[in-house]
Amino acid sequence: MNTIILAGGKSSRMGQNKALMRIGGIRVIDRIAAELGPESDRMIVIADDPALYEHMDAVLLEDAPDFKGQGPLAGIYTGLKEAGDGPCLIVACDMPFVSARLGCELVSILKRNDRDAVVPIHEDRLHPLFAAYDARAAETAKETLMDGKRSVKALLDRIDVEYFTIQGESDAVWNMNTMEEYIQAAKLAGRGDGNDL
Ligand SMILES: Nc1nc2c(ncn2[C@@H]2O[C@H](COP(=O)(O)OP(=O)(O)OP(=O)(O)O)[C@@H](O)[C@H]2O)c(=O)[nH]1
Repeated sequence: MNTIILAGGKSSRMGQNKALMRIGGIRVIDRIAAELGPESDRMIVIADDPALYEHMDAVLLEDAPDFKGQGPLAGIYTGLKEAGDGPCLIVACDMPFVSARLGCELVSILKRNDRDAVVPIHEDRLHPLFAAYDARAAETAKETLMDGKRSVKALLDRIDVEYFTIQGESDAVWNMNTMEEYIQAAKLAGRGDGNDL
């Protein structure tokens, strides 16, 4: 599978680039790459400033020029287009505890049932930024953006999606947007006092 990490956006609630914040001493984006890399044929990072990620074993791209900075859907479109065909795992760069096992499960359902996307649901919330997409959804993502719709939900409304409920407790789709959530993540990672700050 292709793993596509979304690392654009403003991080305005956090006030700094979430991808580069350290949890358990390791930058979040590097944690994600370490977890998902072994399962990935190719890793693609879509960022505003790709130079920040040159240390990674990944294809580094900016959002497609027509949709630059238009939110996660712009990154999804750019990543799926680069992937060309086949299954892709989309992952936001602010998810410190992603699970390769869950990612592989989503991709295997995608392949088995020939869906355009398989999106997890956890505690009644959709998580389309840790989800499997077939690269063929790129065209619909582009049309959605061209129609002026920027929400990922608008894409999901137009493609064949299977929803997968995550049972029980899980940190795999947990993401951090604020400093409070970052402190919580540092604690969850076992540092006790959030002393990565
Ligand atoms: N490639 C790309 N990724 C994006 C863009 N906007 C957000 N993302 C990514 O999408 C994920 C979710 O982003 P959000 O938390 O909704 O937005 P954000 O801009 O990072 O943060 P806020 O400014 O606090 O809303 C993160 O992985 C972001 O890096 C964008 O325009 N392009």
